[in-house]
Formats: sequence, structure tokens, C-alpha cells
Amino acid sequence: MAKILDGQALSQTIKNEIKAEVSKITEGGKRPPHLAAILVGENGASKAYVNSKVKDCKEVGFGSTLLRLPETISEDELLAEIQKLNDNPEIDGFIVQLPLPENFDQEKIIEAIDPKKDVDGFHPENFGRMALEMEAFLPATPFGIMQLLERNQVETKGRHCVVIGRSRIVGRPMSILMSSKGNPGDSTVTIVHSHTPNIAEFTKMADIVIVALGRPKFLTGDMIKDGAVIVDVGITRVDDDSSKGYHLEGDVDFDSCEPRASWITPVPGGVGPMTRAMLMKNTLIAYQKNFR
Ligand SMILES: Nc1nc(=O)c2c([nH]1)NC[C@@H]1CN(c3ccc(C(=O)N[C@@H](CCC(=O)O)C(=O)O)cc3)C=[N+]21
Repeated sequence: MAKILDGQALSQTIKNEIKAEVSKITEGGKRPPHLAAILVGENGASKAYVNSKVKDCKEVGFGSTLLRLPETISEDELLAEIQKLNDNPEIDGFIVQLPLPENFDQEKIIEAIDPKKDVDGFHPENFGRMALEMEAFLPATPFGIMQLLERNQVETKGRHCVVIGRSRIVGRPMSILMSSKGNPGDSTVTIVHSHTPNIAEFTKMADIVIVALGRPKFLTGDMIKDGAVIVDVGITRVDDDSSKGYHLEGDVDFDSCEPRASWITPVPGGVGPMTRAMLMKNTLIAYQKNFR
């Protein structure tokens, strides 16, 4: 029987902490932090995520701006909108919701964001600073996972962590943070991915498995060792005939992994809510200090 890494509860605790900080700021007569989000096009899941970010801002007392741009906008026009946010002193941080429609050069768009306002931590400057163990905006999902481990006092030092997936926003940064100095951190890290011949061979040796590949129920109980810590980053929408029309499935087969694991994140209510809370945290940090 595993203990639950409860992201729903911890995200609420963190949002309450942020809210208290914002009260101090506004009671001192200063304006609250302000987050902006750019959403291009009409992707249903993206709309839902962006709306939840606006809701989170309200909850913690931040100002928020949602810029909805049509899919027909040109890359230059989008770059001009980013420049306006870079130059606007009332905006502390902003994000460009991903994925962008295919005709945009995602790399070029991300590089246009002022690293000081890059609260997603996606800009190469922030990624580089993170990799060098300098102060940086950490991408929200890896930051959230580190908080889940830290605040539940999960031991990571000297333990073998296997990360499944090497994406630039989850797998790769997660592998860097877990191998970095500190607590959580100081792990021995293996990254496995689509070209790893036998992933189970590695996960069976792992003390900690972080699964971020976007394939429902990929990790099953026979692939892990007893007492392993299991972190599930998957959130695939699977259509069904519920009132919502879909449900979320993680990359972990919870039912077969839970009896063997020592700790496990649920889906929903695990990593997802932490991602949202850490975006708020990064926006507060952007308001409070300059890393350079
Ligand atoms: N520029 C950018 N930054 C992002 O941080 C970003 C992005 N683009 N594109 C999409 C992904 C995905 N993402 C999630 C955030 C919250 C939940 C979340 O709250 N999940 C809930 C369930 C939500 C539901 O019911 O749909 C949970 O797991 O319990 C999930 C996924 C942020 N992303």
C-alpha cells in the first residue's frame, strides 16, 4: 500500500502561502503581481488550461491578462505581441500556451520572451541557468514535482531515479534537477526514451520512476521494484460517455503499481495541480526579484 503524493492538497497549501504574500504586498500599498497568457487558436484543452490559470490568479490575488489571438495571426504579429508584453512594466511574467499551431516556429517564439518574464522557464537562458545550478525560473511541472518530493520528505539522495521521456518541458529538465546538488536532488539519474530497447530493464532497478511520455497506463506493476516512488506526469484525455465527455488517464497503471510502491501520485490530483501552483509561484518570484 503506497502513500499518496497529494498534489491537490499541496497545491492549495502553496497557493495559500502565495495569497498571504500578496496580501502583504498590497497592504504595503503596492500593486499585486500580474501574469499574462497568450493563447493562439482554438485548441480545446489549451483553452481550458489557460482559463484555469486566470482562475488561479484571481484566487491568489494576482492581476491577469488573457490575450486570445486568432490562428490566422502571422508569426511577426505574434512576435510583436510578445515584444509589447516584454516592454510593459505592469506585466511581471507571461506565458505563450503550447502547443502553438503548426505554422509557428516554436523555438523562435520562446526565444523572443524576455528571460526575466519567462515564468514557464522555457527560454534557453533559463534552461541553461538551471542546468548550471544557477538561480532560474524552473519549468512549472518539474518544479512542482520537486516540491511534492521535498514537502513529503521523500528521500532522493543517492537513490536511482529513472525518468521516462526526454521532452524539453518535463523529462529533460526533471533529469537535470534530480541529478543536481541539493534536496530533493543528489540522485543517480537514468533517462530512457523511445529508442531505449528495454525500458523495463531500467525501471525495475529504479528507486524513483518519473513517467512523462504521454502513453496511458504505460508503467505497470511488473515493471517496478517493491518500495519504488512513482511520479505520473501523464494527462491524456480519453473520450467517454460521462457528462464531461472525457476522463484523464495517467502514464501509470495505478491499480497494478500502487500495491508495490511506497509513494505514488494520482491522476487527476497529482502533478497537474502542482504545475498550476508553481506557475503562480514563478510569477511571484518574477515580481520580487531579478536573477541577473
Ligand atoms: N506554455 C505552457 N505552459 C504550460 O505549463 C503548459 C502548456 N503550455 N501547455 C499544456 C501543458 C499542460 N499543463 C497542465 C496544467 C495543469 C494541469 C492540471 O491541472 N491537471 C489536473 C486536471 C485538469 C483537468 O481536469 O483537465 C490534474 O491533473 O489533476 C494539467 C496540465 C500545462 N501546460
